Amino acid sequence: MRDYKVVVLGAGGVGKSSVTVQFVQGVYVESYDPTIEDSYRKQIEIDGRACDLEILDTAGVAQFTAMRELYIKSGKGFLLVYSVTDENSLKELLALREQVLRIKDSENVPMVLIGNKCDLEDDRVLSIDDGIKVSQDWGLVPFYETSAMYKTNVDEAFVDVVRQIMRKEASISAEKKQQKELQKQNELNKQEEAQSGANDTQKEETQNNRLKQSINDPSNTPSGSKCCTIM
Ligand SMILES: Nc1nc2c(ncn2[C@@H]2O[C@H](COP(=O)(O)OP(=O)(O)OP(=O)(O)O)[C@@H](O)[C@H]2O)c(=O)[nH]1
Repeated sequence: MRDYKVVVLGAGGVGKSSVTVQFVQGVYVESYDPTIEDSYRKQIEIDGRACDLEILDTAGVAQFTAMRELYIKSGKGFLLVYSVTDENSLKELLALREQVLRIKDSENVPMVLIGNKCDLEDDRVLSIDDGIKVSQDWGLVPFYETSAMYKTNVDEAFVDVVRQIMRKEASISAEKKQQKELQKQNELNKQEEAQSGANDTQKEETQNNRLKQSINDPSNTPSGSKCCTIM
């Protein structure tokens, strides 16, 4: 079974814990208790493969975010969560994504963008288009509006990020395999070159020996050219 470490990031109170607990335990947490750090495990099957997910629900509130860099380093995929009722939470995500890309030193990091609390239509200050715009700016990062309360798009968002990790790992291992084969082929070519070089030297030596033999063999001297001295 493969291990997948997924990290849930976002500003305080956007619903990171609620989304995570809804996905892992299928329950909705009504109360708000700022997270310091919570880790969950869940086993799921995706595309016929058993996956062991480790989900890290991180702190959004500033005084608990000191460990963020460590979480990001260890994570393979990221859920970047904002709340559709909080404009600043989307702005905060822009800096968070930059931090993820910087720490991972890559533009190709498995992630999804989540606009949570989509059930709160009356309090909404960010439209679906605002989310789509950010997703496009980020190079079409998959975007989901979710409701942890009603479990809308929650499973879909987690499965999406795990699929991205799977695809990335598959392409890395295919690349490694290709490199290994190339290296093997190069070594074979080198061995063949060395072998054919050795054969050439052997051929040359045999030819030289034959030549020497034929020069030293008196029977090989043409009869008309026998040496004589006329005094
Ligand atoms: N209506 C509604 N409320 C939500 C939803 N998700 C979370 N909430 C509520 O929002 C509040 C904050 O949710 P949390 O899940 O604790 O938020 P968080 O992002 O983990 O917060 P920090 O741990 O401080 O970073 C809680 O009272 C939740 O019940 C949702 O989808 N819809």
